This record gives sequence, structure tokens and C-alpha cells, in this order.
Amino acid sequence: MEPYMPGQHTSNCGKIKVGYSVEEGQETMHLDSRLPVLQHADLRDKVVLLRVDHNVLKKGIILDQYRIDVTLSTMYNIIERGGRLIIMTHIGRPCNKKRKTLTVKKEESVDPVVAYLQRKLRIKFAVPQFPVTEKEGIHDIDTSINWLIHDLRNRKIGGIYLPNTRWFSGEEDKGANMERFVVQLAGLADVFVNDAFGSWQPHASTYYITKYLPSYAGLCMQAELTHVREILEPKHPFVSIVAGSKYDTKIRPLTEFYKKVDVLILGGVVYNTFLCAKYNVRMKGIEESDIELANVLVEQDKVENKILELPSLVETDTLSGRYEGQYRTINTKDFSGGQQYGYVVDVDPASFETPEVRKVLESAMTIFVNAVMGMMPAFWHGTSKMDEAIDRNTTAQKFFGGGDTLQEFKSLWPGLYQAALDSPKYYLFTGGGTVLKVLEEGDPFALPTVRALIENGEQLRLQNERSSQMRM
Ligand SMILES: Nc1ncnc2c1ncn2[C@@H]1O[C@H](COP(=O)(O)OP(=O)(O)O)[C@@H](O)[C@H]1O
Ligand SMILES: O=C(OP(=O)(O)O)[C@H](O)COP(=O)(O)O
Repeated sequence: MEPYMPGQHTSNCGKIKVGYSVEEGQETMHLDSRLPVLQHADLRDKVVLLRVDHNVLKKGIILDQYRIDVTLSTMYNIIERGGRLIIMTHIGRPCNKKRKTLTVKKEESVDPVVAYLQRKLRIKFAVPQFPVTEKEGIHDIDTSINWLIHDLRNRKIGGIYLPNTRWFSGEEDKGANMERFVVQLAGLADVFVNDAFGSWQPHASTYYITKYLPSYAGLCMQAELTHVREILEPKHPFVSIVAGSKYDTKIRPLTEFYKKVDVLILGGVVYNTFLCAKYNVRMKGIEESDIELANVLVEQDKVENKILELPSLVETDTLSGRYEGQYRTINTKDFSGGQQYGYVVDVDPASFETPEVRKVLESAMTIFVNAVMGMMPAFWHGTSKMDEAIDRNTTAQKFFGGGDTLQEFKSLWPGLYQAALDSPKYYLFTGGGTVLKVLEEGDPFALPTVRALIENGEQLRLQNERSSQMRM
């Protein structure tokens, strides 16, 4: 079987427009011509190491399969063209970077994802069992996997699905430990495909692996890179809502992102930290070092005044649930320096009914949402009101992105979510933090993981040129 070639190439201001059409009506993708794409890889009888973002579990349960389903076409493409699949993903954040600890929890095992895939594809995946300890994770991909690879090559199993990549001590490490893990990973396969748009952080399985294998972007990655351009060139007014708990990876992109939006609305831990910095108040669970980082945004906003405050918040005495008498509404207008609050766990739905907030959401032409407003599952009311308020704007182009953002959208508004999947007014990104990062960089092809694919492609091209010169 020959490598599958794209339909057409047309010159476009130094970039090549790659039209990839499987059948009539399939979208045309606009990609940087330097990006090596799956369609160009020779896969016949090759073992293909596929990095996906199947980070879909909450307490071991899949709430939304969307991130898995959008990678099925890549899997089918690889198998149909004679490739043999080894899949890997991270689940959750087993590494605590501040405390430099790793904790392996059963609820972050890939097993439920593998069970779902087996039901969906009706093929058998083997999950290799490596020695693992709760506090140190997995040190090595040991040679026991060779039997499985033998079975994979001989088509006795449909695929291999590796354990959670973040259970390997080398995944987020640096130096020799990381290098050893990457070399072991690369030793399993002939080709690497990255379909994990949501996983932009440069780790062993997303970034360093490209130093060792011919590497390509998968079909989901290509679609996401194409659509993210629409946010880079938005129709104005461009309103963004950013919330959730991943403060460490969101706050830095946010200061650059701020420059691109007309109005920024914050929620969740991101908002709490901003409010602590702005009003010099303190909230339980918000760390001083994080408040310091938020000061940059506070200073920026003093000049440009783009952050629209959601005025009412929900404070609680306990994180264990929503108990009558233990939670109350507080208001930013009452904040004064030195005040100490309990846990702030949601935005009060009334915040979305103020004339200022309504006006901004109703007049927006582009809305980007990477936002879970409250601590789930108990404090869902703010997020639900936000989704409803956004849907009232029927003119804007609406982009939702983020694992939890999509999961909560689906569980709070299942009908609307279903309609959004097919609506030309909505687009759902598999990664929220990644979209922030793209806006920070100003170019989707500057994402560390995508840049690594491009650099790998250029290296391969040079090598091929050198070998053909030597043959002449
Ligand atoms: N005020 C808050 N306090 C604690 N957790 C929060 C708060 N607001 C939101 N969260 C949590 O944030 C998580 C989603 O954050 P994040 O992973 O950053 O979102 P996404 O995956 O959409 O990018 C949810 O699990 C939710 O429970
Ligand atoms: O859920 C994810 O990102 P998101 O919350 O930004 O959508 C991805 O799986 C990346 O996870 P990470 O931010 O722990 O690297």
C-alpha cells in the first residue's frame, strides 16, 4: 500500500494549503506546509506510537467521551493503512510539581478508557503491566512488553494501550531519568503520531519523543490547529471567559491572552486569585505565590480595564458539599484590604444577570469559553447560568474548549451540548489551556509540541537530502 497523499496543494503566501479530502464535503484544512501530517507517513507494517489526550476521567468514570471519539479517525486511518497501534495518554495530574511528589491512584488508570475503546472499535487492546508503586510510579518500560509487541505485529491483538504516561517517573522529569524513558518509548515503535492537541506541555511523550522517531500530526490535531486560527482572527467584540482550577498553567498565557480580547471574564480559582491580588483580600486555599503571579494581570488591567467583574460569589465553610447554612453569597463591592474569606467555590448565578454582563455577552461577536465557574459537582449553578447566558447570543461564533469545560457543558445542558456539536455557531476544542497558549504565542504552529513535529520533519528532510546526494 502506498502512503496516502493529500488531495491538492495550492500556493498561499509562502504557506501551502493542504486540501485533505477523504470524501466529498470533508473540510479543507489550512496547515503550515512544514508540519508533517499523518497522511504523508508510510505506515505499512509499522508500529505506530500514538499520543492522544484521553484525559476524560473523573473519579475513574468517563463523563464525556468526546476527546476519545475525535481520535477514532486517526486510529482507523493508521490501522487501515497497515499500521499497528500503541496508544498512550495522560490522565489527571499525578505529579504535584510544587511538592515534587508523584501519587499513583487507581482512579487515574487508563482501564475505563481502554474498555470504552474496545466496546467502540470491537478490537482487543492489551495494557502492559509494569511494576508500579504508589509513591514512585513506574520506573521502566520493561522487556515484558516485547511479547505484546510480537503479538501486535502478528495481529493477535488489535493494539496496545500503555499505562497513564504520568505514572512513569520520566514523563515530567528532566535529565537522565526522562531521557531513559524517552529512549524506552521510542524503542517500542517505528513512527510517532501526535493527536493530543490538549496536551501542549512539553513532556517526554508529547515533545521529547520526536527527537527519536519520524513524527507526524494526527487528524484531530490537524483539525484543531485549523480551527484555532478562527480565534486568532476573531470578529470583534471578542469576549473570553476563563475559569477553572489549573491556575499554574493558565495564569502565564492569560497575561498575553489579555492583549487579544476586548473583554475578559474570570471565574473559578483563576478569578479568586485575581481578586485576592486586586483587593488585597485572602481566601482559603489561595496561595501567596499564586497571588503574586496574578499581580501582573491586576497591573495590566489598571491601564486597559478589560476584565469585567462578576460581582457575586459563593463562599462556603466546607469543601465537602453544599450544605444549607454553610454557604452564602458575598459581593466584590464589599471587599476591603486585609479581609479573610472562607473557600470561594462558585460565581453566584445572579452575576450573569447584571446589565453590564448581559450587555457584554449579548453584543459579543466571538466568545471563547474555557470555564468551569465553580467547584464540581456541588457548586454547578454559576456554570449552568453562564452556559445559558452565552447561548442567548445567537449571532456570535462560540468556542468552548477544555476537558472539564466540555464535560460540565454536557452534563448541565445535554440537549444544548448535542446541538452545539452540529451547530456552525459552536466549535468545541479538546483543549482549553492549549487555546490560551496558542493565543499567547500568536501562532498555533509555535506550540511546543507542534514545533517539535515541524523540527523533526525538517531534520528528516535534511537527512533524506543528504542520503540522496550520497547516492548520486
Ligand atoms: N472556585 C473553585 N474552587 C475549586 N475548584 C474549582 C473552582 N472553580 C472551578 N473549580 C474546578 O475546576 C475544575 C476545572 O478546571 P480546569 O481543569 O482548569 O478546566 P478545563 O479542563 O475546562 O480547562 C473543575 O473540576 C472544578 O471543580
Ligand atoms: O485537560 C487538559 O487540558 P485543559 O484542562 O486545558 O483542557 C489536558 O488533558 C492537559 O492536561 P494538563 O493541563 O494537566 O497538561
